[in-house]
Order: sequence, then C-alpha cells, then structure tokens
Amino acid sequence: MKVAWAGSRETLELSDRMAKLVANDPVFEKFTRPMLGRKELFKNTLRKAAHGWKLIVDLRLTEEEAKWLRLYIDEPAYTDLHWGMFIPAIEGQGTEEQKKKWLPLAQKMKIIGCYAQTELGHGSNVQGLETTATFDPQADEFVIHSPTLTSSKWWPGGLGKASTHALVYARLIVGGEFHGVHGFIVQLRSLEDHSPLPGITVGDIGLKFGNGAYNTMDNGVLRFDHVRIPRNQMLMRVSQVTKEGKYMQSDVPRQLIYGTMVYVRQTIVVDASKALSRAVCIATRYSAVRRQFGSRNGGPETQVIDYKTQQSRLFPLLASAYAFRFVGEWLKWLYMDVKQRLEANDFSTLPEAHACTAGLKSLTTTATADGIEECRKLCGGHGYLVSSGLPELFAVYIPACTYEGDNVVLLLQVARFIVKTVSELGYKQPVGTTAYMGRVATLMQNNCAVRTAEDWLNPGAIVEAFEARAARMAVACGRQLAKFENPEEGFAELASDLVEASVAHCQLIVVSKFIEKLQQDIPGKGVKQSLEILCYVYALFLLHKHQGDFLAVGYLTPKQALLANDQLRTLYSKVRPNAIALVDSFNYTDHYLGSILGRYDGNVYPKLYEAAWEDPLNDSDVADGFHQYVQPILKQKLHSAKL
Ligand SMILES: CC(C)(COP(=O)(O)OP(=O)(O)OC[C@H]1O[C@@H](n2cnc3c(N)ncnc32)[C@H](O)[C@@H]1OP(=O)(O)O)[C@@H](O)C(=O)NCCC(=O)NCCSC(=O)/C=C/CCCCCCCCCCCCC(=O)O
Ligand SMILES: Cc1cc2nc3c(=O)[nH]c(=O)nc-3n(C[C@H](O)[C@H](O)[C@H](O)COP(=O)(O)OP(=O)(O)OC[C@H]3O[C@@H](n4cnc5c(N)ncnc54)[C@H](O)[C@@H]3O)c2cc1C
Repeated sequence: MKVAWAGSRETLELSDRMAKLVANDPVFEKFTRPMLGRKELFKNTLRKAAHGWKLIVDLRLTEEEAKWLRLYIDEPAYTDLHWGMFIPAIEGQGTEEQKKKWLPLAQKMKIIGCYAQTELGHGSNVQGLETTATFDPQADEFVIHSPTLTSSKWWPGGLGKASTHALVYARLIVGGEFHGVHGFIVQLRSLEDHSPLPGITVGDIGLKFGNGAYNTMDNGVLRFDHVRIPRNQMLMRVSQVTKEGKYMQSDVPRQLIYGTMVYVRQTIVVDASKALSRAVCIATRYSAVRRQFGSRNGGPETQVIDYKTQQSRLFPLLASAYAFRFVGEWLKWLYMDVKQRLEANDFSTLPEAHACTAGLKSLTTTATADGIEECRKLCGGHGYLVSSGLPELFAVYIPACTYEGDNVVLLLQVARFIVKTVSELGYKQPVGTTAYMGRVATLMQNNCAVRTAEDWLNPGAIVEAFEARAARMAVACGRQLAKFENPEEGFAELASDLVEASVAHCQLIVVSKFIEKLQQDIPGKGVKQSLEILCYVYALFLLHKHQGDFLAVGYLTPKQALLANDQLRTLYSKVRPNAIALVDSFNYTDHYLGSILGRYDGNVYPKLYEAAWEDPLNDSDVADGFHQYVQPILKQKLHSAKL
C-alpha cells in the first residue's frame, strides 16, 4: 500500500530517504516553533532554509530530492514561492533569452524571487490590479509605479524580508494605451547589503492566524515610486513591446499570463492529499489508542475507533485522502499534457486545464481544511493541544482555500466552463472531463437502477449516478440562464446554483479518477481490494452528503438513497481492520507528523504528560505574577457580606 500511496517504489524510497534526513537533523526541530516571538521565529526559518540549501548543495541532491526535503522541513518559507512560483513563472512566460538569463541565477539562489500579483485592493480580480508599468521609449525602460494606496502589493510570500527580486504583475501602458496585466521582473533589494533599492518601500504585512504556523513566512507589502527597469525585464513569451514602443500580442492566448496559477493549483491538489492524510493519520492512530466507556466486567473500555459515529466521521476522510492523491496524480498528467501542447502552440485543452485545476483546487482544499478540523474534533480534548500537531496543521493549511484563487471565485470559473459546454451541446461534441455531457439525453432520461445495497458496489452505477447529477444540474442552470436577456445578469443571479453544479462536476471527476485508478495494475496483496473499499466509501459518502442533489434532479429515489447509506455502514466495517495499515502506508515520520497523538509507537499518555512539563509556564511552581496580582485578592479582607 505504501507504493500505491507514493506512486512508485522509486518515489517511496526517495521520499523516505529525505524524510529521515530531515527527521534526524536537530536543526529541523518543530516543537518549540509555536512559542517563539515573530522575529526569532522568522530568523529560525531562515536558519532552517539555509541549512536545507546547504544539504542540497553538499549532498548534491536532485531537484526531486530537494522538493521532498523542503516538503519534510514542513515550514512555510520564502523558498516555497521562489521554487514554487517565481521560477515556474519565468519558465512559463519568459522568452528563451529571458530564461537563459534569469533561471540560472534563481536556480543557484544568486537571487531570491517572489510572485507579486495581489494588491491591497485586488486579489481575485486580476484585471483590476492598479500597479502600472509605463513604457518609456526614450530610455527603453518601463516605469513601475504604485499610483494609489490600494495598488500596494500585499500578501506575496517571501516578499516582506527575504526576496531580492519580485515578479510584479502590473497594467502595461504603451503610448498611453492599456494592454492588460503583464509580468515584470523587478529587483527590490541590493545584492550587496539587502537594503531596499531607491523607490522601493517593502516590509511584512504583520501577524497571521495562529501561533507559529504561517508566521514563518514573510508575506509582504511593496510600493513603487517610479522605479525604472529595462524593457527586457517584461516577460515576453505571450506579448512583446518593441524598442520602438510597439505592443505585439503573439498568437498565444493572453490567459497564458495566468499559467503559473494553473501550475500551482495542480500542485495544491496533491498537497491537499498530503495535508489531509497527515491529519487522518493522527486521528486514526489516536482513535485506536483512545478508549472510552464500554468496559464489561472490569475489562478494557472500548477503542473509540470502534464507535460507528467515529467511523462515519473518520473513514470518509481517509478515503478522501486517497481520492485526492489519485486525482492529483491525474491532474499532474493533465497539466504536463497541456504544457507540452502549449509548446507546440496547441491551445485546445487550455480551457479544460483551467477549469480542472481551478475546480479541483477549490474542491480539495475546502474538503481538506474542513477535514483537518474534523480530525481535531475526532481527537477530543487532546486534539486541541499544540502537541497533537493538529492546530498548527490547520492554521498552516486553511489559507489554501484562499490563495491561488478564492475557492468560490474558482468554482465560478468552472461554472463558466460547464455552462459554455452545455450551450454548445447542439453542435459541438464535448470531450475530456465534460464528455459525459455528450450523453445528456440518456442521462436525463435514465434513472437509477439500484435495487439492493449490494447494487451500489458497482462502478458503473456509481459513475452514472454522479454523471446524471452533474449533467442534470448543469442543464437546469443552462435552462434558467436562457430565461435572462442579459447572460451576465443571469450568471450573477444564478451564481449559487452554478457553484453547486460546479461542485457536482468536480466531484464526478474525483470519483471517476479513483475508479480509473483501480483499473490500473496495483501491486501488493490485497491492496487493490482495500482501495476499492475506500473508493466506494468516498463515492457513497458524497452521495449521502449530497443526496438532496440526487433526489432534486429526480435521478435517485429516497429508497435508493437509503440503500446507499446501508452500504456505507457495511463498508465502514470493512475499512476498520485495515485502518491502521492504511494510514501507516502514508509512511510519515513522527517528525513530519509532529504529533504526540499520532506517534507510530502509540505511546501517547506518557509523552503527553512529559510534554506538559516542558511548557515554560511550568518553569516554576508558582507562576510569575501570582504574588503581584492574585495573592492580594486571596488576602484581602472584605467587609461586605455579599462579596
Ligand atoms: C480567472 C479570474 C478569476 C478572472 O479572470 P479574468 O481574465 O479577469 O476574466 P474572465 O473573463 O473570467 O477570464 C477570461 C477568460 O480567460 C479564461 N481564464 C481565466 N483564467 C485562466 C487561466 N488561469 N488559464 C486559462 N484560462 C483562463 C477564462 O476561462 C475566460 O475564458 P473564456 O473567455 O470564458 O473562454 C482571474 O482574475 C483569477 O485567476 N483570479 C484569481 C487570482 C489568483 O488566483 N491569485 C493568486 C495569486 S498568487 C498566490 O495566491 C500565491 C500563493 C502561494 C501560497 C503558497 C502556495 C504553495 C507554494 C507553491 C507550491 C510549493 C512547491 C514547492 C516547491 C519546492 O519547494 O521545490
Ligand atoms: C497565506 C496567503 C498567501 C498568499 N500568497 C500570495 C502570493 O505569494 N502572491 C500573491 O500574489 N498573492 C498571494 N496571496 C493572495 C491571494 O492570492 C488572494 O488573497 C486570493 O487570490 C483571494 O483574493 P482576495 O484576497 O482579493 O479575495 P476577495 O476576492 O476579495 O474575496 C473576498 C470575498 O469576495 C468573494 N468574491 C470575490 N469576487 C467574487 C465574485 N466575482 N463573485 C462572487 N464572490 C466573489 C470571495 O468569494 C470572498 O468570499 C496570498 C494569500 C494568503 C492568505
């Protein structure tokens, strides 16, 4: 099962080596993080990142090994954006000449970059960004400027204190004409003493949610006062500005400027499976350790993992972790396929890539953020201790529902895509993830044929149910939209319904890809069978949770919905014997989990008790402040009988 989760034996072995390299290095200790002050915390993050880079250089780690190393260091840092956005953006939007100049500098970390798109006043609305880049033909330069307070760049990770350069997204103005938002490489700080360059005002935006958590990252604020950069520092693969001041839009779609977001959104889907699997690993192991009630004749109390309510909350999250892992694997393939097509100037699958990355990023991050919180609750009181690992995992994870695109805004992008697909059904055969809409007549006509709970253990029945739900919801929205004279007005009015139809479409993709994964060769005795059970748990859990959709579109009867729930209960009993093996398959070190509740050895109570005394508050029996503020109360003589 470890190989199935890792993707291959090579990846399992490589990631295992990196996990152990980090876990055995005291520099990467994590437990004190939540107690550090902001400056000490950030300095410690810089120290870890520097040590990580030294390991990469000294051990000559490959790019893949380096990625895993930084993942297992498990600390939001400027390197995330340098490697995860600044470099990919240059790779995707730079000309060959620009890549030749900037990529070696970035890959050797001679410069540190961030991705500065969001502003104080605009994040979702990229076309609303206010920073300007005005071409000066006399000097053959762009003048980068922050014309308003709201044009201040705000949020970019690594911007506040670490980065020497930024990829700045700004309104391109040539000869007084606006030509859309484009990316510009701008140096922010001196490479000699790291001081901000003239015209640059840069700093950190301040404390964020949680102790430690994302405060290891210097999300920054940045303003420009007429900062000049050479013309060749506008990324010009998509569009060009000539020396003569002529704007040229190549035949590449302008949306390629958004390409880095598409890339990161697809990485975020696999990241969701990693974050959710960590929380599920902790909650599952602790649920096996924790006993509460149920003692008979003085015997041991019941393991809480054996309670049906615990299983009905925990096992769908376990199934979701695997589901997101597999759909993330497919999404990575889709992204690489689109990337190759783009290199051949084939833009045909760009809309599908955008819709899939946007929709699956939204779906998986929402479910993961909710899932981590559910795992905290599944661990009772001890889940609320920092030493459980869950509060910090939650605090670090939840901005994923916002960054790289607010999850609702992204679902509205999916809605545009499916509405467009429905509107073209009469004359254009849908392909890819919307191919099922080509069978809309059948899907509208045929209802569910399930007669017994067993009938739900049929991939065909599952896929048809999810296809019918998604198709019928999309068609219903299409029909409603047709009633509006102004399509944009209709879209705005029906936005909530459209978002629900988008969720149905995306959940169909996740379920379908899980089923397709099971049709592949999966090594290991009993592994495929275990995954099949999880696949049905995931699908039937969604069907139960969203049964209102399936009933409202008339595809399911109440009886069939009840049969699905009956089957779900049976499936939980089948997951139970393998639950620990399934979470052990994630192959996480205790260091990476950072959780006393999730320890591999299950030695929870002694370690919880031990950890309590390490809290600074326990440095003295009588806490500082007692004598000054409490003792006087205890000693005071009160004359009023009432007090
Ligand atoms: C899409 C918008 C919402 C709107 O776009 P807009 O152009 O204004 O208007 P539309 O009419 O909607 O769109 C026009 C058409 O363009 C199509 N479209 C839109 N977007 C795309 C796209 N991306 N690709 C292709 N096509 C696109 C759209 O469908 C329309 O087509 P049609 O006309 O209908 O046919 C847009 O405004 C938008 O995207 N808003 C969201 C903004 C956003 O996402 N901002 C993100 C900023 S960056 C950020 O948040 C960074 C966060 C980092 C956090 C840390 C992340 C993890 C670290 C990275 C990974 C770590 C790896 C570790 C690496 C290592 O260590 O090695
Ligand atoms: C931890 C973190 C790290 C980040 N890192 C970076 C980075 O490195 N680089 C960078 O450039 N940015 C970064 N960002 C910024 C991030 O990309 C934006 O916050 C994100 O895109 C959301 O945009 P917004 O803040 O403008 O939200 P808004 O769009 O203002 O959202 C506010 C509310 O309005 C709703 N809304 C907005 N538009 C619509 C609409 N059309 N229809 C319906 N509802 C709508 C949203 O759903 C939401 O509920 C980061 C943010 C965070 C939290």
